[in-house]
Amino acid sequence: MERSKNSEQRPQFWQVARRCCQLAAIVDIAFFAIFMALDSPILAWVNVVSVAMYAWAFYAFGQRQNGLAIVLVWTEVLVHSALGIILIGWDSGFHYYLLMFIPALAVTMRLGYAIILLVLLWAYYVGLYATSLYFAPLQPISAEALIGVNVFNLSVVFGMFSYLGFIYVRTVSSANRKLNRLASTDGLTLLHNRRHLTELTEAEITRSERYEKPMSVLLIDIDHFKLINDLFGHLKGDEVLQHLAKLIRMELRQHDLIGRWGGEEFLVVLPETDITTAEQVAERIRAAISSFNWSDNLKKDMTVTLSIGVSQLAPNETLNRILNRADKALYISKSCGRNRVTRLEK
Ligand SMILES: Nc1nc2c(ncn2[C@@H]2O[C@H](COP(=O)(O)OP(=O)(O)OP(=O)(O)O)[C@@H](O)[C@H]2O)c(=O)[nH]1
Repeated sequence: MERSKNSEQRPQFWQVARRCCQLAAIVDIAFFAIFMALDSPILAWVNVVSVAMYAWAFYAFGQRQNGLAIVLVWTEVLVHSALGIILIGWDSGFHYYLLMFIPALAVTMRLGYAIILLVLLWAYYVGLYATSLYFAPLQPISAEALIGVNVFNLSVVFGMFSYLGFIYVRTVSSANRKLNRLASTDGLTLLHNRRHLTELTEAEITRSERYEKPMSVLLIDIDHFKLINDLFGHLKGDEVLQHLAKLIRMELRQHDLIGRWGGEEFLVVLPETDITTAEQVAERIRAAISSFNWSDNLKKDMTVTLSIGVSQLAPNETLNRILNRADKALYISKSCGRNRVTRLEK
């Protein structure tokens, strides 16, 4: 069977398929015992073959021979359901297992192939039903036993659908969480990215206005970062950014916000902090970075310093306004010789 790109990109899908083989083999072992007890040896031995096929498919999934495994599973289900119906009749409920292919096809195949296979599956299903209308079962079992087999099959398919449903929901929500994390995180430093930090800061501004608490921001820029890149290479530059992110984070409180604001620029948001305290925090960060032993950590003899602009949110002020002031303060730090902190009040 042709595999789609989609399913190849989803190893989780194959793990679930592999686990389903395990469950199906257990069910077939139970069926072996049931049909032996019902004195239907042919169906009992069919289940032994089924267990062998599922074991093979399980092994093939483990070896990443997914195509072979899928062929084995399809063959088993198609033949087993047909044999069950031919031998003991439609009311045995062996046809329920064919329904399991509907979600499997929808998840793994491209739309065009899925539609063709679904139509073929439907034709097979209806064909089996029609056959059962015209031919009596070859090895009928008692009416009570037939009801028992039907309820057993119904319960297994019910259980498998529920299992697949839960797995599907879990997979989708974990993929969503991952996407959200990716969409809000800077890939290099793993800090909030600019878009996400903007949202968080807007919320912080609203909170600080509502509770009439101070809030300050630090705009942090690496000094002569271009030179660092030029002297040590872009990759070392990246490592500096990653280290800086961790070092700055270490100087902050749990609920302070930090994000990568631009290439070599970071924004720190300090809730419930006035400008004097914010200036002290900025000074602590500046000192920590300039005294950090970069040579030990990056195996390069370099110095890294920061220029920082500090501002405090004024009443009814927007994010842009407070950032503008922090940016002006940063500019003053740069033009006064860098490696310094400047605060700018309204
Ligand atoms: N390695 C690395 N470099 C980056 C990244 N983003 C931006 N840069 C570099 O950061 C440098 C910023 O240079 P400039 O804006 O001239 O500033 P500067 O050299 O830090 O000088 P001053 O800010 O005036 O002290 C540029 O060379 C960018 O290529 C990044 O993700 N990784």
